[in-house]
Amino acid sequence: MAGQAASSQSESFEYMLLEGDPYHLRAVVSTSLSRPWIDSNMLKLKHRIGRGSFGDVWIATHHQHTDDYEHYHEIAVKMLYPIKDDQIQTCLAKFEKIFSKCQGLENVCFLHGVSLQNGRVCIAMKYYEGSIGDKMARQKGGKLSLFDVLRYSVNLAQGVLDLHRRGFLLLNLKPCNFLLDEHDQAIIGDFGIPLLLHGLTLPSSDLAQRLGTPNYMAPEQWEPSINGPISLETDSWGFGCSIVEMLSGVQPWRGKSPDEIYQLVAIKKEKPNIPRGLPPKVVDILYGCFEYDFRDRPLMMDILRAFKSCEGAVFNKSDSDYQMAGKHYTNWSLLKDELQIGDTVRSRKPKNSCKPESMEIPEGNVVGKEADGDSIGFILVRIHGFHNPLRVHCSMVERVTYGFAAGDSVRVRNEDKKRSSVGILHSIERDGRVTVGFIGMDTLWHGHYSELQMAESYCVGQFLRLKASVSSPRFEWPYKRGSGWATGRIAEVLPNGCLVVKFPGRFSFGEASRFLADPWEVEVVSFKTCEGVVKKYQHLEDFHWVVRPFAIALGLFTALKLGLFVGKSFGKSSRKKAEKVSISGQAGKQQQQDMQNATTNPVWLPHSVSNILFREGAHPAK
Ligand SMILES: Nc1ncnc2c1ncn2[C@@H]1O[C@H](COP(=O)(O)OP(=O)(O)OP(=O)(O)O)[C@@H](O)[C@H]1O
Repeated sequence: MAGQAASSQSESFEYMLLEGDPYHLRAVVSTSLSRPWIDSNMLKLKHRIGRGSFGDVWIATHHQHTDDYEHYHEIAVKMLYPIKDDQIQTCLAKFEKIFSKCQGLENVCFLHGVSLQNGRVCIAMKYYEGSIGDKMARQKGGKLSLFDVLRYSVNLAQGVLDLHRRGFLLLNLKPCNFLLDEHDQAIIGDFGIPLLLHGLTLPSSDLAQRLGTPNYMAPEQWEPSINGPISLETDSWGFGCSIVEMLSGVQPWRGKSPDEIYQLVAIKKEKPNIPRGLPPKVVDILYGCFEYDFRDRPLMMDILRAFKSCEGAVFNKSDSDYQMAGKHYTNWSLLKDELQIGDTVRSRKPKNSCKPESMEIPEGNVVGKEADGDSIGFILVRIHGFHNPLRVHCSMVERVTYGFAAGDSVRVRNEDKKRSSVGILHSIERDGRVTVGFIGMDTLWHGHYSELQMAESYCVGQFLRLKASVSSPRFEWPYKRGSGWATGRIAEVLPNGCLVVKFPGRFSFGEASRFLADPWEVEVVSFKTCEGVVKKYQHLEDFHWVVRPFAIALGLFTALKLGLFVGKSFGKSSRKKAEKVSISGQAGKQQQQDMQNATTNPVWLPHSVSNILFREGAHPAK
């Protein structure tokens, strides 16, 4: 970089990196004030007001001037932790996108721009009165009233929804990032920072790996390329955590280390506790926010709708202390696709199932809809061969567009080594646009249906082994005693198609029994298709680790029984023979004695085994 100037070709955000400042970085700006760059000389950091996981927050003064105008105003500056020099440009380019897209949003922190101070990226934003986190810290018990929580939730859900509509995931929703303006309205602050840093090589590997704040992170946010992808509903989990904290004053997983939280949330599938005494719609939403599979969570629009419907309602203690026992919660995954007249539909496949339970509607066309307020209603489906259209509930059917339905296993024609070749279709628009979750991708893949083809589906309970052609699988796979890959059973199919496999044929506890598999690298094994008795027996062994010891015990027992049977028959025939033969003299008596010994203690049985058998009363009849 020495002596050279590198300039960005970006039209709306032009800066050059020059040698000269302490980090060989100095931006020369050729922009108007509406552009995001702020000359570092125009920014004076005053004092630090906070320290978070991605950087420090400072109060600063921003000096703005033109020929006839000069103004100093107070702003807040988020100074990110150091990132590598060669990554700064990428980071700034990403910020520019965020900046250009989030202008004019009411419930979103106002951004002034971006600058560099001592080689560190500084995001300049409006200075607000404080955060909801600060307000909670001042309250008795550290919690807010239900009235305030409902009111703030509407502001916040609106802010998140606006950002989602502009294509941003926030990934770091928490009370400390909810700012309060002069009208006591809640504002989304600090948004987009995890994504700003995502994919950059950061000096701190801990920071690089973390795509949020552990206590508020959804299961798929931990290692999204394996447990993911992260999606809009990932923010629903963080939103739910924040609501729970505001209501209870207790941070989810308080006092636990990131590793412990990972174990609880991503592996053990535990959920934050939902406080009692909430309006049923809020409880329903919160339960939904903590669904392990993000496809089952509500979208921000659903959350906004639920909080809006409760906002302003006055709840006294007895009215609000709802008994939730026996309550059926909304299955949000069924509400995500609003059917239209003309859509092709078929009976909905149960999730992670290879075959539909019943194919009442193999395929039909929606010819009518019955509105049912906010909730899903009935539709009329015309099916070939039926005179009258069939009236079915929307939740019973799934839309099929260009032959694909959400949840199908699909393959992309153009392969990419980084991701698996097989994934799960998450959405298909009527114009053919699709999103697919793949192992190896942190976010959903966006493409067109013409790039896809159907792939084999896997379902829970199927037995699998690695394909013979796979020598180095993506994930560790155990060996079978003797040789070759072990056979495992699918315990779960993740939203990106990743298979969680257990090995019931291996004796192991807890985590050691859980493995992952790329669907592209495995093949199904079944009792029917195993050729030969040995293979069939091996398949039985894969069912449970106890099959082998049981088979050994059974074999031993059979051998003993057989031994006894042969021994008995031999004894009987010997005695018969002995009776027939006239025995005379000492030599004859000795011979008879030897024969009797042979029946009571057969030489072909090991001594210890025959002892056990005789002790247990299986002594051959004399
Ligand atoms: N624009 C702002 N105006 C006023 N105060 C702010 C602003 N942004 C942040 N703060 C304050 O700074 C504190 C620390 O913020 P920061 O975002 O660094 O911490 P954090 O949210 O815990 O961490 P992080 O977002 O990095 O995970 C917040 O609690 C908030 O009170």
